[in-house]
Amino acid sequence: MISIVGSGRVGTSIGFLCVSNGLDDVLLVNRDKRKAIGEALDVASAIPENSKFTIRGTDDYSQISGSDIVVITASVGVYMKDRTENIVLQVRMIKEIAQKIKQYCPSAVVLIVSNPLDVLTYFFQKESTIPRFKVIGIASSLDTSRFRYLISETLSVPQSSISNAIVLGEHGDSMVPVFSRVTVGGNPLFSMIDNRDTITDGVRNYWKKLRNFKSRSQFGIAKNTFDVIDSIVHKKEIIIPASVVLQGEYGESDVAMGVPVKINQNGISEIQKIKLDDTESSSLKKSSVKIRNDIQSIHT
Ligand SMILES: NC(=O)c1ccc[n+]([C@@H]2O[C@H](COP(=O)([O-])OP(=O)(O)OC[C@H]3O[C@@H](n4cnc5c(N)ncnc54)[C@H](O)[C@@H]3O)[C@@H](O)[C@H]2O)c1
Repeated sequence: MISIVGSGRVGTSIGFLCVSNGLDDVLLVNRDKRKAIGEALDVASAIPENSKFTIRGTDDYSQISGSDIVVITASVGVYMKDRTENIVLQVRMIKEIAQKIKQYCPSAVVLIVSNPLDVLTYFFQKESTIPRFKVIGIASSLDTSRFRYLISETLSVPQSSISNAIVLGEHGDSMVPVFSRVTVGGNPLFSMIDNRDTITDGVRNYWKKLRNFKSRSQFGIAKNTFDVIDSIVHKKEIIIPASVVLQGEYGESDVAMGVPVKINQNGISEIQKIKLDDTESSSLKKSSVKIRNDIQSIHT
């Protein structure tokens, strides 16, 4: 069973993809019971005829018992200028949810989607004491999708011609699009652009641009999260950037940030080390400092 805690826009979109692809039973959990039940009733009409799975909604956490995967998309409010705006309330919320998951399904693989992503991944892992490789923050793969899209738009090339695009670090203003490894049609991206600034700004501010036109994003993160759930359920190994509590990898400890990880049915099997140029390495260091400062702001 896949439990999705926080059946708002993002959580329900993930539930819809899981159900319409006949992946597994889905449970929507929301503090607002009517919202959970209503969204489940709506998504239930997308169950394919040949599916053996269903979807239900509840406000009762005990029903997550036995879940193989728990996705956390709960949020106490909307931020306008920065993903850390509601950090105190979001950390309090994630600690409460961590206690519930520890109580009812401590063996589940947990995917954190709520913001501020890296800070919540860190506090969830510490509070729940679930092993760090089973707590995966999903956001850098979304940032990578946006990076690839912007390269494709800038150069007027299909995304299928772009290889090795990846975004690391914070899911926030300090995120690090890695340009040095990207090739387009087999040629280095650097031979086709004047500098990194325009695309970097575009990736970092993508959500702000989107919000000029609609209230909040939902489909990109839903698809990227679904891909991870699908790989776990179908035991297909994938390599994506995702946030994980680090213990020495990339020279960082006691912080969570986006790094390339290999994921199998048990969660993360390996953190991969990739070569970065000097600009990218120093940007990644700055990104980890930013996240650590946010974490410290809660401790103090
Ligand atoms: N990781 C990413 O790349 C990414 C992308 C988009 C959005 N997000 C984040 O995902 C989260 C959800 O976004 P959304 O647009 O779906 O928000 P939303 O407001 O539509 O939904 C959040 C839901 O969580 C519920 N909720 C709050 N506290 C809860 C609790 N303790 N238990 C159960 N349910 C609870 C609310 O009732 C609400 O229905 C936000 O934090 C958002 O910033 C992350």
